[in-house]
Amino acid sequence: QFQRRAKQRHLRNLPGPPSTSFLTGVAKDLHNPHAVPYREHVLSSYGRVIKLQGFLGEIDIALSDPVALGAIFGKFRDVFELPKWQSETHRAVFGPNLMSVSGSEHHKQRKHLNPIFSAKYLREAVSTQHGIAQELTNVLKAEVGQSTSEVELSEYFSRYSLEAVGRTTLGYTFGPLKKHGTDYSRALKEFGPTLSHLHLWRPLLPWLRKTFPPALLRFGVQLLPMKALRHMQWISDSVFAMSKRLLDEKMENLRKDDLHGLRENKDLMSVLLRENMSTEDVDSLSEPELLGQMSLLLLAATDTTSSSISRATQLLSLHPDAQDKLRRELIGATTGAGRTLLDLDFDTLAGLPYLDAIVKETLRLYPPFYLFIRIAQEDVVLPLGSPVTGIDGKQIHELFLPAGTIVWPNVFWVNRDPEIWGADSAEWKPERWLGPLPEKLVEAHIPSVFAHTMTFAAGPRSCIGYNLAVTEMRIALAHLILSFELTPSEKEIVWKLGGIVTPTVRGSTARKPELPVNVTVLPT
Ligand code: HEM
Repeated sequence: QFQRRAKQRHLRNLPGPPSTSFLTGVAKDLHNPHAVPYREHVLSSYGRVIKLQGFLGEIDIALSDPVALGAIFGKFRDVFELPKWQSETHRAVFGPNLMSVSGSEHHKQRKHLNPIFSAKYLREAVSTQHGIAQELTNVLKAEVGQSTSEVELSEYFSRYSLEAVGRTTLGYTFGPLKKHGTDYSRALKEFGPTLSHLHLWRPLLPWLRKTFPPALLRFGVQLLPMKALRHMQWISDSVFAMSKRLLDEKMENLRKDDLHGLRENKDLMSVLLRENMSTEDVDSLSEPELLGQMSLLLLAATDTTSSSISRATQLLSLHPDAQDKLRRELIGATTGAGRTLLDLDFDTLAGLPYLDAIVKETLRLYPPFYLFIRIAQEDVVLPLGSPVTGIDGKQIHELFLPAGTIVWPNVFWVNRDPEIWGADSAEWKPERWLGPLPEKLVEAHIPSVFAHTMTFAAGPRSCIGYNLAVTEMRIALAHLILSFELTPSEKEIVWKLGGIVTPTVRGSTARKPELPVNVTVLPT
């Protein structure tokens, strides 16, 4: 670490926010539930390469230079990885999964999982998702009744997203949306909040796991006076028990299926298991790896998607013109064309220009993750697309990062840099997606899997479920806007930071996300 600090000396010359603590730099200002305004200020005020002082003088970099990011997710894709403490947390709680492995192990797991998230299988998942969205609108209609009512929508979106990923990926239901939830979902939901209590201890995990056998660590957890740690053990045990039960049932069903020549289990995990069972590949996924993926998929899919549906809903309630325009498009595609919403398949939904524009614009301007994390595993020199002016006034044309330096791809600013997106980049303007995109955006070659943005990251660890998330958003918004008129509640919504940003009411002490919106049922 001392060597790295010495090698990082030149990074002190980069622009960045002043440190507020000798011990923690700006880490506490950036990573706390109320950090959204500070983050937005810092990530948009210091240019494309920002120095962030971390613990005891360590320097992290927030990066939005497209050329440097292109190198991180392209030429240096094997150099920039997840920090060990992050992958070890995933492994310790859920077993081996995509987020707990790196290098060739990660490559092997992605090779097996990528195909099940392809459009081919997602096409089949659309009717399941329509069914859940229809259930959602029915529950809301019953709650709203005849007049306009203020409804807390965030909890419903969370149930919708969990149910959608549960049914499409695992073929598992968490119950009717009206009264949703099982121990499985509770354990998964408590992972994030429990982890935040253990944040400071996480860097010790790689060492602990290397030094002590698992049984001894387990015993130690029971002895230590740390409630959060014991709770994490409970989460891990509950998720494991449920995933194991589900996996065993699936294997049994698949065997029966094959005996009777049926191919009924269309959920993505059954597709994966079928492939896994029929392959001679020595690389096929082991049982612990399959169990690990099941938990990860539910975890990665739920809060992210429901946060994005919440954001789009809030924006539509604040922009009645956009809401009307979307409703007109949807009426044209359904009753106007002699169809119902349920007839709109994957491709028809994707081909509705204004719906698509609303989803893209929401995910561009308000990504659930403003930052994500990578660590340089060896010394590296990154090229820069435009030079940075150092504190000493000199121009910096490339960036030397010593091994161990943490880089935070600055999703927030890549997605709204006015030099790339235009002077109106900070406005929510779905129309920008309806015509040709700005030349500067196309020429910037932002590394991306979706709409020139970094909302779903990029490179080998980009979001595997982005197509599913976008489809879920399209379906939820289509059903909501055709059934209801949405107007803003009197209560002020502020967005708070957990791992991702989530809505809450100003002044509220609730620990769960909250999105009150005034809802009126439209005549059918
Ligand atoms: C709007 C919704 C979503 C957003 C914004 C989002 C964003 C992201 C981002 C930024 C990453 C990279 C994280 C990192 O490397 O640190 C990621 C990874 C991942 N996401 Fe998503 N995600 C969403 C929905 C989903 C869904 C629906 C699924 C699955 C059904 C999913 C599964 C995953 C998995 C498994 C990874 C890890 C990939 C790997 O390491 O190879 N995500 N996501």
